[in-house]
Amino acid sequence: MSITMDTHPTVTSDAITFDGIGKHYQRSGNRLQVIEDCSFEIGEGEFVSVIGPSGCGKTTLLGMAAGFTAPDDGKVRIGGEVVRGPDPSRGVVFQQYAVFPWLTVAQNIGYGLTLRANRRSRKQRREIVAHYVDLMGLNGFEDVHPKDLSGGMRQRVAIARAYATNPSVLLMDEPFAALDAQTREYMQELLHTTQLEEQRTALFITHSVEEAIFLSTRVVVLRARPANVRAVIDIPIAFPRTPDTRLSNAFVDLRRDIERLLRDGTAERSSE
Ligand SMILES: Nc1ncnc2c1ncn2[C@@H]1O[C@H](COP(=O)(O)OP(=O)(O)OP(=O)(O)O)[C@@H](O)[C@H]1O
Repeated sequence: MSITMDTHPTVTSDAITFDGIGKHYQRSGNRLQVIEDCSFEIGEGEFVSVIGPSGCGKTTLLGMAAGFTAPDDGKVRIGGEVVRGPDPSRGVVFQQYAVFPWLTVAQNIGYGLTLRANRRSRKQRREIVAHYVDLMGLNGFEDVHPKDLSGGMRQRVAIARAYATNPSVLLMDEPFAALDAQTREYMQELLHTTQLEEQRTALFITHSVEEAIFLSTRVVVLRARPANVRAVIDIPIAFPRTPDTRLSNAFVDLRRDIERLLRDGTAERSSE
């Protein structure tokens, strides 16, 4: 079965908009302008990857959507509301340290459902946890602690935990960067399947052009520091994407085009 979707965003309740964002840091007494006049949006239910040269400010942008960092200029809005601080309605997944080592797999996945903002009854919690254990292929590991899991399985727990609270948006910062190539591809396929089922608004940061294309409806390519948008690329490849998708002409062409944009975006800044 092939599912096609309109890849253009509709800006409604869970859309994320970055509007004229600017941000600087102080470093050794000098002002480091990291982001300048950066604008793009992620439509409701859209999965958008942000890719850009190393150190250009990707994590800083995600931190603004999460409410961890405030912009100097511009506004980040989620569902039309300006982000002013962290909120349990946003699920965040980091590269590492995303699970609690003292809780089991099931307790980790259900953790957010015990907190006031997302509290569910014990029965509902059990059902939700069972759903995500199943979706993430963690059956039989419910009572295991993270130290006894592989890196890939730990990230599956982290992703399940983020989805389980039914967040309005998901913010993921290179969640697969520490995994070996084979596990990484498997995780991309798992996340893609989960996303098709759950249709969350998602912002995904990555260094991997292949990963960005495989997962996304659109890819935002940033310029080197000070970062802003060099291009927004539609990924008009039908869903569901499979391992064979990576071998298709459309995929290979997109990869070449985006790699070229990234190279040009870096060269452009270094010649300024
Ligand atoms: N709190 C801070 N204080 C000073 N400088 C910072 C701070 N946070 C980030 N930076 C600097 O700002 C720049 C952008 O950082 P950021 O982590 O957002 O970039 P990135 O694109 O996610 O990086 P990477 O590609 O390495 O993951 C980097 O040069 C970083 O060293």
